[in-house]
Amino acid sequence: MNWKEIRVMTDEACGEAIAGLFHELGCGGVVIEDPYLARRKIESGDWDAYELPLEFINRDFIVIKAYFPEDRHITSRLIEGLERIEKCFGLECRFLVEDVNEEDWANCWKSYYHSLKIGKRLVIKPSWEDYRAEPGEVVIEIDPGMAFGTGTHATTRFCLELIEKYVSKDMTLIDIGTGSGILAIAAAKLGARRIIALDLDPVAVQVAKENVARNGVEEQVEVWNLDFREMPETRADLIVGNLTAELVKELAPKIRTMLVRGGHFIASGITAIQWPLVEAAMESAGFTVQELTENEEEWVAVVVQKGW
Ligand SMILES: C[S@@+](CC[C@H](N)C(=O)[O-])C[C@H]1O[C@@H](n2cnc3c(N)ncnc32)[C@H](O)[C@@H]1O
Repeated sequence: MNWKEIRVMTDEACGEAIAGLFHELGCGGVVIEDPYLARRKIESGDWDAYELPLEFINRDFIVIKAYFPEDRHITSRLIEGLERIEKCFGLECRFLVEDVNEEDWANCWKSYYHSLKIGKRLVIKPSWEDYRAEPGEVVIEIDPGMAFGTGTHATTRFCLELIEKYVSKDMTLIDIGTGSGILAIAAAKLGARRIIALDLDPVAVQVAKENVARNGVEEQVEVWNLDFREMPETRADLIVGNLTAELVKELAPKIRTMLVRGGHFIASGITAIQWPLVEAAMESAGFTVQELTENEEEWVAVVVQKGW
């Protein structure tokens, strides 16, 4: 399949509206290159300036980028949406559409993906890179292919940090929407005894199976091609789901029935704005909020507990 890469160059104020338009047009994920945010981070000393090219830091516009499966209507729908946004904000949005073939799309991002440390002990290592582990580090080797779950997205990182904190030896886990398998593999390497990792996307299931084998955790992790809504009754000490706010709300009651008493559910894929409604759904499903992680990009991850 061929893909289109769409880039919109515009003012910071339009960023969210463009990201929303991309979602409306059906993309799975958006990259926002925001030099204003980069400059603020550099000024406050919490981002290593030398990791970013000067050409990026000095820009006076943001770039919003996403990939779409080839569709002959995509450009006209994009133009329509951009005209709406330009009118609303009184700002100009320039755009560029480029063809990307599947092979390039699957490989081009690799040059941006390097080993990264998460939490106290976890290291996510791309399968094509060498990494010399320090004592005590837990290295997870990932080739995400076409599946979500490199560890670079805030929601995956939050889930990994919480998994590191909540997984204990011999636990049973369910990973809803495993993507690349990253969360399930981390749990296995941290000592969980049995993990069912499921995803309704067959491509993700294939990628997750390969990553499970690559990490030698096949005995602990079973990968199922299944929609969680159809999952048969299973007991788990911990359930993790990096999904969407809508799905978390919908699935919360079923998740609760599958947890042992006192068991935890780690959820992410929720934005700060969506959180109050998700919190209400969690509480009405019988969960108590234990802890919340949040970042300035507005993503939220939460740990809730089944009390009774
Ligand atoms: C945001 S990705 C998360 C991937 C990975 N767990 C991570 O944290 O990076 C969400 C995944 O959930 C899967 N998914 C969405 N709805 C689902 C459902 N009802 N049952 C199972 N998987 C689902 C999607 O196919 C996708 O792979």
